[in-house]
Amino acid sequence: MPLNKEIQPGDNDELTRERLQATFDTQQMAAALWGSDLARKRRELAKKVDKLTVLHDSKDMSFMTREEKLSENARKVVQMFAHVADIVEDPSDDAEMFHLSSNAIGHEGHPFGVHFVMFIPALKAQADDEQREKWLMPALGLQLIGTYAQTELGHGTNLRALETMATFDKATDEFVIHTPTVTALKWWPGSLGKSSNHAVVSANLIIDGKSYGHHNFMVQIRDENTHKPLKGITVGDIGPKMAYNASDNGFLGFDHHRIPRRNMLMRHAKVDKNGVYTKPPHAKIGYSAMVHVRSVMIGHQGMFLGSASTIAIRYSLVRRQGEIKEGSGEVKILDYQTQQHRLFPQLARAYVFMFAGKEVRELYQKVLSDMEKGETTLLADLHALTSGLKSVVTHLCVAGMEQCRMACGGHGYSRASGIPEIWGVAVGGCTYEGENMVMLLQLARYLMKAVKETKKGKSLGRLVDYLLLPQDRHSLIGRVPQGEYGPHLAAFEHIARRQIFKVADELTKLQDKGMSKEIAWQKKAVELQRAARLHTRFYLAACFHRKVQSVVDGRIREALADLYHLHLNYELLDMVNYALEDAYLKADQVDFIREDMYRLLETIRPNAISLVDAFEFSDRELRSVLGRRDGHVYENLYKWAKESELNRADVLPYFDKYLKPMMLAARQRSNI
Ligand SMILES: CCCCCCCC/C=C\CCCCC/C=C/C(=O)SCCNC(=O)CCNC(=O)[C@H](O)C(C)(C)COP(=O)(O)OP(=O)(O)OC[C@H]1O[C@@H](n2cnc3c(N)ncnc32)[C@H](O)[C@@H]1OP(=O)(O)O
Ligand SMILES: Cc1cc2nc3c(=O)[nH]c(=O)nc-3n(C[C@H](O)[C@H](O)[C@H](O)COP(=O)(O)OP(=O)(O)OC[C@H]3O[C@@H](n4cnc5c(N)ncnc54)[C@H](O)[C@@H]3O)c2cc1C
Repeated sequence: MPLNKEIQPGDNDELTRERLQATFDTQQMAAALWGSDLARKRRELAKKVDKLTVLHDSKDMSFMTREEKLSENARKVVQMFAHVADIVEDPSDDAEMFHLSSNAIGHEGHPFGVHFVMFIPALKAQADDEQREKWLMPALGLQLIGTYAQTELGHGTNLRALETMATFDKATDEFVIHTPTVTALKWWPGSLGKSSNHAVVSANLIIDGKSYGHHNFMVQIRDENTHKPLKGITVGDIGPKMAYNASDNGFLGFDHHRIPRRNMLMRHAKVDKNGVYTKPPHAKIGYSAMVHVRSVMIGHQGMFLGSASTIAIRYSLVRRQGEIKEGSGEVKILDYQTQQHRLFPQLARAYVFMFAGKEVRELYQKVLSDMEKGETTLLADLHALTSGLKSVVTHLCVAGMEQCRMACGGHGYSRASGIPEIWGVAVGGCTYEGENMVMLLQLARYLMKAVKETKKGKSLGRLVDYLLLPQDRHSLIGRVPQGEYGPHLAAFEHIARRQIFKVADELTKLQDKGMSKEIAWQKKAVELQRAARLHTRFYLAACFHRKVQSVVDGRIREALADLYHLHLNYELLDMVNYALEDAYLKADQVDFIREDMYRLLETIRPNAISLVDAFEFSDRELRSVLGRRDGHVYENLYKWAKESELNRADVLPYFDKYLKPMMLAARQRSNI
């Protein structure tokens, strides 16, 4: 069977020649990335969206105002739901729906932006059966639009300091929702400003003057017909953001707004009509919607980095600049070692983030079904894992995307490249769902507990089993036959374990000297978040290893293994100081890693285009002139620029209003 190499009539010849060099079948690689069923569904879906013109952008969003963007994406999302049954096989499959949304709508946001990722997951996990019937069904059926209103103007991280109040009024069997100060205004919730009519609101539960901490409440905020805010509710948009401007992130205030008692989400925590409170089986079960999003973000961030890599690598095969050998003609910029070193490690990261995203979703599903039965043992493990992954992956993604942007030279800075928007959306991920540093410290808490267990000869969980293993003094990198990468993975494990134990010992020493646990934690916070990062980077490398091992097809396994080995080398060099501190690695071993990395850049080079083709991002989804599949970049850049609103007339009014009078006056002065 011939290998599938994604060649189509009308393609740029340069790209066709590149594609013909591939050592593997891109559709099979797509199956390794997405799973074969989803890869097939994605392909079919993209073709269907191509044919449905109502789902196409009416013009490039870069040339729209915010209001036009909101309106355009509201139009498309409605059309998307109207045609959903003809396009997707299973509308309850989040991955398929995300792909549809990427193709039709893009990543700038839309009125249902938080409805599906937080509002519905919060209802699924926290509403009891009767409440599910009342809100979940209508929410799934698009009879209402919901958001998740937790963050306030004054507090986002420290949830215990949230100020919004939900005071139980026994006499009327109602909660009174109130915003006591300006800092208590809800601030940031997506699609709140102008689109949503319902919100899951986090508020402090107060019964008979006693506070039980924050809980989630269903609040209708706008009239379902007029869409006007209900009495006692103030709501609006918080203004433009770095990116994601088709989303109306909003503010929300309550003036003694009353809701029925049964509007508190009561699957786990409960309040009866006499004001008797029942505790949930786990104190943090009400945080499940956040854990859900963190778990989803890993794969999505991988897709963002995959998109940027696709754009930069395809463009680097079209762009020629400078000569390597004088007189032999200008080379494709991807032939420069520096360009490969800039881009291929980002491509490898995109792959592993997508693999990790899949693993973590599987764990989330398991924890969710356990929670349904009141079983919460794995919740802490999942929280620790998602906190670390969310932070490390978003951080590396935006650093990687910035490399992709710079690798495209000047054109990367143009919105025509498509990178600025996806970068802007991805960088939001460093902040939303828990600020990265804060979440790393959450994982560090878990790791410090794990050390305590390890010292008793036990393991806190599967993810920290490696802490029980003895430390090797020296690495075997470069001391085993060429092509064996076990020692590389062992090095990730070594530096994570060493940093975790080192900081745990330092904390103990400070406490032994009489320092309180909290102050000792502050003194070592930077070292603690380092431990969390190293643990997570080890998890990612091990996940890549598991994936390569699981692939049956030899050609796919070989191409993936090249990326995996590049990942090991590149990431180890990025963290090499940790391995040098205790002389685990020697200078010659670092040189060995570098040389092997350069060798791998050359090995990967002929497969580069097919490795990005394998993501199977459609042109519609990429929204990038530079990353076009057919490679016809220059003529389309010119066409795109002509669409700029500034080109609607040769002379714009500001010239006559400001510049012309100034120049006339200057000329007159010089004539005097
Ligand atoms: C949206 C999908 C993404 C895909 C992208 C696709 C493209 C679309 C692009 C953009 C979409 C944008 C959408 C964005 C939507 C964003 C929404 C939000 O941001 S919602 C708000 C999120 N807010 C936060 O994340 C707040 C962060 N803060 C916290 O989580 C907590 O305050 C805390 C820092 C964890 C501390 O909590 P708390 O004060 O309650 O803790 P303590 O009482 O000190 O207890 C700590 C112990 O509790 C354990 N813990 C904490 N959380 C959990 C949990 N979730 N599960 C289990 N256990 C938990 C913690 O481990 C401590 O345990 P011990 O050590 O004491 O045993
Ligand atoms: C695009 C976007 C979409 C969002 N969507 C929603 C939404 O739909 N619903 C919603 O409720 N919220 C939403 N948010 C809000 C988001 O969840 C919060 O902004 C986020 O959790 C961070 O909280 P903060 O803004 O209070 O940051 P802060 O906590 O004020 O962070 C500022 C700095 O303080 C540091 N810091 C804070 N606490 C600690 C600590 N304990 N230890 C060490 N350092 C600390 C942080 O590391 C950071 O450097 C969204 C935000 C964005 C950007």
